[in-house]
Amino acid sequence: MREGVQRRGAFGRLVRNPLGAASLLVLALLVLAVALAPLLASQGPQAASLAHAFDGPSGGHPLGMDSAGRDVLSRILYGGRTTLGGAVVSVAIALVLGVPAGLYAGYRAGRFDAAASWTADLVMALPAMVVLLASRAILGSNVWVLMVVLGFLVAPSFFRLVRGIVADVRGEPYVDAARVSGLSDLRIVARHVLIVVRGPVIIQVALVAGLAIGLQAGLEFLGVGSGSTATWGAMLNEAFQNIQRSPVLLLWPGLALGVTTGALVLLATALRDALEDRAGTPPRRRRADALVPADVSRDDRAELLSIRGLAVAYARPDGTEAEVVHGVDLDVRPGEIVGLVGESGSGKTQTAFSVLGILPDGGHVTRGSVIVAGQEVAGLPERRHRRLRGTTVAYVPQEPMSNLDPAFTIGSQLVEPMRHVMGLSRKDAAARALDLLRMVEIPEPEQVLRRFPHQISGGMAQRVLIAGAMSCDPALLIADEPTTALDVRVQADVLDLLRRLQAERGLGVLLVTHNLGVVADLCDRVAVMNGGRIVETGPTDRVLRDPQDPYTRRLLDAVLDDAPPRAPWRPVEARSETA
Ligand SMILES: Nc1ncnc2c1ncn2[C@@H]1O[C@H](COP(=O)(O)OP(=O)(O)OP(=O)(O)O)[C@@H](O)[C@H]1O
Repeated sequence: MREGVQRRGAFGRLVRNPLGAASLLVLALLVLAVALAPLLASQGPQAASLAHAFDGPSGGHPLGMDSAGRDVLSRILYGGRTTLGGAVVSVAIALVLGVPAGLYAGYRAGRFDAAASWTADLVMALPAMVVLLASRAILGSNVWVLMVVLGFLVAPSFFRLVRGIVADVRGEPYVDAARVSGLSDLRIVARHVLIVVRGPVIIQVALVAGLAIGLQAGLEFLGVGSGSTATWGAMLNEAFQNIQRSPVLLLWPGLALGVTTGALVLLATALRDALEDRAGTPPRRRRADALVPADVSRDDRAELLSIRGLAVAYARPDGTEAEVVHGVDLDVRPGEIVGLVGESGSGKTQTAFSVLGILPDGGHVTRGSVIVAGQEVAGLPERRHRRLRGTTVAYVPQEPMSNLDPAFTIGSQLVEPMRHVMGLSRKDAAARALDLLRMVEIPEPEQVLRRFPHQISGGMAQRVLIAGAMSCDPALLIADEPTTALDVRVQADVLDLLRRLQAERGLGVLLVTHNLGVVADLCDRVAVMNGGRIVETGPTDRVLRDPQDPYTRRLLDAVLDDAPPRAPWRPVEARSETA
């Protein structure tokens, strides 16, 4: 049901886009005219009367007659059947071969993937025109046969497209979750994978159809076609031979080819925009001053991070906005650890992302003020916000492994940002990277610098990310569930490390978490979030001991500290013996 709504939404966006509407209209008219050729043309495409050769337009023949006295309109319309039909054949064959093979190879990997990728690379390396000329010599000049060969030649483009996308999503947590929940591979592919490849494949269809039409016309123009069938390429060839006598004969097939391939390319562009939801103009970012409410005074605001009345909204496809954070006030002072707690979806991450200026596409700060180290960042242009990231405010993400690039060593991932942001030489940056790894207590730091992310543990990866966050000496650290992905013992080590860094460097820390244990352990103050609002804020001791807001009380009640302890686990045999 939801999918249906999305599909209608994409089509709606396509027809609302002027480019999409115009190209769809042109293609629909072309297909209609070609389908109705027997009704629109006054005679068949091969009916010739030499007496009327090169006649100009007349009542029954609005585009005139060609060199053999055949009706040009009729040949354009019937020729369109072969030209467009040939493109449909090529695309259909390419789809049937390329998409399932790409799905299977991308999802299953292994030997089939290796063999199919090798074959696809080989076919793509062949020059299409030369293969088509050779096929014509072997298989004959029938245009439909050549289009089948072309289908084989372009199938690898679908294969590689689909394989690449599927290989990317194969490792996504939601696909793993579907696997763990017992869904069959076929069902996972149908439900989770096809939807991801659908958009790019549709775009590729439009592009390949244009390519097939161009190649077919090129072959016919070179005189490689059968000559007996009317096609736009064959018409170009004949017109070219009589260019001195009647240049206008080049115009009609040239126009038909140009308009069709142009409409297909424009349709592909509009489809991409519609499927990626780019049709709607994103809401313009307002300047910082426009976002700050008039009554926000700077007197009572913390000097490191001070948020007042922050609201964040996402643009919906229908042009309206969904507000997900509704007027948040929050302060972090230098040397202070503030916990931002709340259940999933309460708006913690959106608040943190607003400070960092990394809200996802479609999300933007609609009102309020966010001051970081004295600078207003709400509505700040990306270029200026980027300068603050790393240097003034740094970020430690939730999932250490997925935040390290598997293709680069730990060393290069630490060194490059320092060279870029701090202007250090490679040697100095490498020395500093080593110091940083020592600072976060990584054993054998020299070796770790040379390792790739898959060669270190999750706990070590999180220490590396903390080292990276500290590399440019930030004043404020935003840590978003920094220990959630780690096991309990490693969690404690990472929390110890954060506490030590904060104490040694006077760092301000905004700790986003849903774990009240972590808050009790680490935070000086806590702000409790629910439904996009801060419902309670205060010193950690006070809030945990004497919560004022009913939501905070519920959150505390949900912690199972007072629950009766479970019986210790014993093996099954031991239990049955007792019984
Ligand atoms: N890209 C997005 N587009 C639209 N809405 C979004 C987007 N990202 C988040 N939201 C919405 O914003 C609200 C707050 O999300 P947020 O990620 O801040 O929650 P959270 O408290 O950090 O939860 P969690 O602990 O699960 O990360 C949610 O209702 C969510 O649906």
